[in-house]
Amino acid sequence: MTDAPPFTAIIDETAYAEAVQLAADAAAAYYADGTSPLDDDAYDTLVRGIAAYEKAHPDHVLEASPTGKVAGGVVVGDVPHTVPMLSLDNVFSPGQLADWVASLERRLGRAVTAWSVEPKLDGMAISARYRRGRLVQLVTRGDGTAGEDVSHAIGTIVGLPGRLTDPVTVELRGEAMMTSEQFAAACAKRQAHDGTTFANPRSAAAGTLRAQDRPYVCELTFFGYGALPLPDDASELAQQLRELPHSQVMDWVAGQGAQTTAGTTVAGIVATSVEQVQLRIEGIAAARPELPFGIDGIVIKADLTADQAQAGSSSRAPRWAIAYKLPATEKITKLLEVEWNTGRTGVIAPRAVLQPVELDGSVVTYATLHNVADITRRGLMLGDSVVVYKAGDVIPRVESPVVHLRTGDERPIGFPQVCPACGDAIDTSQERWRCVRGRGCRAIASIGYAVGRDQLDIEGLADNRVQQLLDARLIADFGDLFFLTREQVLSLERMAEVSTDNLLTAIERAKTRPLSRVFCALGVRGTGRSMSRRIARHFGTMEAIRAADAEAFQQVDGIGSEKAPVVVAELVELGDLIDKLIKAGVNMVEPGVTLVGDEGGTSTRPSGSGEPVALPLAGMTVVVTGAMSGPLETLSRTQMNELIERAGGRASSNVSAKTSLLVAGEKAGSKRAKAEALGVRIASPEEFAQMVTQLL
Ligand SMILES: NC(=O)c1ccc[n+]([C@@H]2O[C@H](COP(=O)([O-])OP(=O)(O)OC[C@H]3O[C@@H](n4cnc5c(N)ncnc54)[C@H](O)[C@@H]3O)[C@@H](O)[C@H]2O)c1
Ligand SMILES: [Zn+2]
Repeated sequence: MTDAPPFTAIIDETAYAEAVQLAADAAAAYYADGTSPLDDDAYDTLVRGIAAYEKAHPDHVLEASPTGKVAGGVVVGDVPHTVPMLSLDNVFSPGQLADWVASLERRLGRAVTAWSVEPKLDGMAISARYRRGRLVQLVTRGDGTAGEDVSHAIGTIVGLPGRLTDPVTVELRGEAMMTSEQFAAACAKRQAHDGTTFANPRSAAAGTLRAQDRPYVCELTFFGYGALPLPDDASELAQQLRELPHSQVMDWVAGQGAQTTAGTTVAGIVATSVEQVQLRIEGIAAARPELPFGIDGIVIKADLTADQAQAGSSSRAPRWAIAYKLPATEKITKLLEVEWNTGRTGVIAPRAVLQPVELDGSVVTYATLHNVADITRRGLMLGDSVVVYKAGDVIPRVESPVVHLRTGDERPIGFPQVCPACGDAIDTSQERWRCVRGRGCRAIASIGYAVGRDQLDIEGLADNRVQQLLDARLIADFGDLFFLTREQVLSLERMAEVSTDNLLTAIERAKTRPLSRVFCALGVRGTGRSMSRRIARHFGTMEAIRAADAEAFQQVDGIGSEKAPVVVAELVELGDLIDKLIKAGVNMVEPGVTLVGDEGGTSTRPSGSGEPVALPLAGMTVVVTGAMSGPLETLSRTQMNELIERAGGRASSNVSAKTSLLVAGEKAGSKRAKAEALGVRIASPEEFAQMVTQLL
């Protein structure tokens, strides 16, 4: 099985006993107040390891083992549940889900015709008991058969009304959790109280639900996912609740004024086939990053009570429901360093350097820290264990320090005294610190880059000229260059008529550069010359680039899940500048590329006939070295690379086993030797010109 999740390898009985102890301690802390030393991934990996060991050594299973038990067997309570509050079994892939469905249908001896598909809410399970419509008691899940009375929390849970619409006696089951807003408020309260924060919304909810004598009150949110009558209740309503499909019970719950997921983007639905179930799973997973509350999977339930009753339950979980787990979106890692960078607008932003950690499909090494006030609010220190959050295309962020994991070796984070880019003073009057030079701080560098030879190539615009224009406040960014008047330029010192006209002509000419160079001029972080060419060729127009989301950017060769959201965010930030360029009439199209109007609409092909044309270098990685000659003699390296990419190839500067072709001119040195050693095909500039002759 390729989709089996990883587990901790346990080699002997001693290691097994230690693993059981660690899991039990972690679970106890997790359910009590959320202060487990392990993140969920680490815990689950450990428990899977324990289960694997027990399978191989059934005689050695320890009484304290967490396997097969609700809440790992560590939680106790003194309020018995009328019907056990169980956990859920897990699957991790479409294949495992299909296997589970098949086994359930085998057990039933028939196909399941209705599935309820709901988000798996990531909070604390809770039972809310209503008598004649009034909320009288709140009980935690505990060990599944008995829980703890947490009625003191009544009145602090949004979505769990004190009174239902009708005077009914019923038990609502659902999840008590914190929305991101409630979490921020809770952290602020705790910070004000004892200078610490909660690690994440789940543990904050767990701690808050059980906290009895805190001097401050934190608000929680309830989402219901079940309703049951008392076992001996023979009323008509009780009968109905026992017979209605799960989905209709949930409609009834919502009608009684309690909150369900209905109305959210991840509302429960009824699906009639496994394909539909899978589609909804994907839909919920896609919506996850934008949700204002945490989910850690999708719960799939047989909707009809007949199916549920016949399938029954094990001691730990029902057999008619399953949790489809989504990858963890947060992990615990170490905060190693904080870097400070001055952005294009002069804002000085901290960035966390982390011990690399794999999260939601990519390795995270850097994370956003917002600003100084935010660091102070979270009470972060260097060397802290921190919870890092990342889901989908979201830029990773540091959620909070894990205060209970502090060793005493943590050090305060130093804040910069001067602008890290130019050394000038910092304006600290706002939450977002800024260089006193504002946009001007980075202007000289970014304008100098934009007008450089490989970008807009504006001759006669050396750095001292740019500085002059900045000082005279004639420009603030390179977009302003295109709006300069002859009088303005002439008014500068040492600017004669001829040089003025030359400069204005050069600026005018810069408007016709290919999109790849215009894009490159923007200086988007992480996109140099060759990446800009790839982006321009992929999308064809600036309009398409601006319309692309992070997922679309990942279609571009070399852009992964860490870079894509950064590019999108930077482009939004550069919006005004791009608008200015468009207004000035700067070319926004990549020559030789037209957009094909298929769905998704981002694939490109050469213009001309309507049919795609096989490009001469399609699929090839080409390196150029030495002096060009023949028809290519006048081409700069950048122009050579542009030519390669126009011809469908990928330009690279290093020879490796992946190189398809080396174009080697006179005085080719080590690259030629390396290509020979690797058996890479070598062409002279003249031979290469032949290959791409149609594009010259
Ligand atoms: N970090 C740690 O140290 C640690 C320790 C123990 C457990 N855990 C984590 O807790 C999880 C196991 O906990 P669990 O046994 O409570 O199981 P679970 O939370 O994975 O699944 C069962 C629970 O899901 C909840 N749920 C959410 N949405 C639901 C819906 N729509 N319908 C029905 N139920 C829904 C219910 O409360 C139910 O009890 C594991 O994923 C593990 O990572 C972590
Ligand atoms: Zn500065």
